[in-house]
Amino acid sequence: MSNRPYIVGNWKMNGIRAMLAEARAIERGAGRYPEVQVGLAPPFTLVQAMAEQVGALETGGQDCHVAVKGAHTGDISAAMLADAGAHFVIVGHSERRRDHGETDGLVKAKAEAALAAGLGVIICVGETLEERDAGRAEAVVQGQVAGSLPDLADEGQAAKVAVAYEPVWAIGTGRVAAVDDVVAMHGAIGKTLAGALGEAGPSVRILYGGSVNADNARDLLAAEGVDGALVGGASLTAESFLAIVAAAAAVREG
Ligand SMILES: O=C[C@H](O)COP(=O)(O)O
Repeated sequence: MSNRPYIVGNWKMNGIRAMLAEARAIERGAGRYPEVQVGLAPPFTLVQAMAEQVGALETGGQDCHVAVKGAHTGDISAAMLADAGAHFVIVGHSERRRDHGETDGLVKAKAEAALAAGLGVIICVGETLEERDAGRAEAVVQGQVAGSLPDLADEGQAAKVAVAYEPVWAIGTGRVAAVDDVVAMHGAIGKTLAGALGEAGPSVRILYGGSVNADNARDLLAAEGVDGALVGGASLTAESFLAIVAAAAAVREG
């Protein structure tokens, strides 16, 4: 596992070309923290421009189709993302599982398509509030990880995979998960990864996502088993996102 913290902004369905100025500001600011790996996932319409204009950051897609090409109106393949200059793609975000009925099996196929295209992949998992209240959070998330994890062509591919634990009830709500719960869940995810991948398991990074902001980032990123963060709302401005990048750097420096 790389000990370089991995901070990724997911712009979701936000951002027109004018927002590239914000991305450039993030790039400039992130240059002060080379010890932090920083990525931004804009809407598809901005992927190529961001990859071309903001080359010091990693650019990512927010989804991909399982096929390389074909009759799938409105979809984008992992190969197309790679061709546009992307470095990684997010798959299985809870908003896609919710809005598009994506299953673990589909997410797994998308993750495999991403790796086949040479992209890194961030696989999102997370329980609903009902599942947590029912005491099923760990079982649900471990099942999602086991079902969504790609079959690896070789063990080295594990370093291109990250799992983002994003409790659904913490996304965009301002209600962040308790650090103890994050530690417990990341530990459970780590066990599932070890069971599925053996010695390659620890090479898969585990990120936390859900209402991460400048105020809570340091505590979350310092927590055991947290290798980085997947940030939604707070990634939309350079000021709020760079504060999280700075927190990651401060944690790494100890
Ligand atoms: O992909 C990002 C997550 O859904 C977190 O979003 P949020 O930081 O707005 O809660």
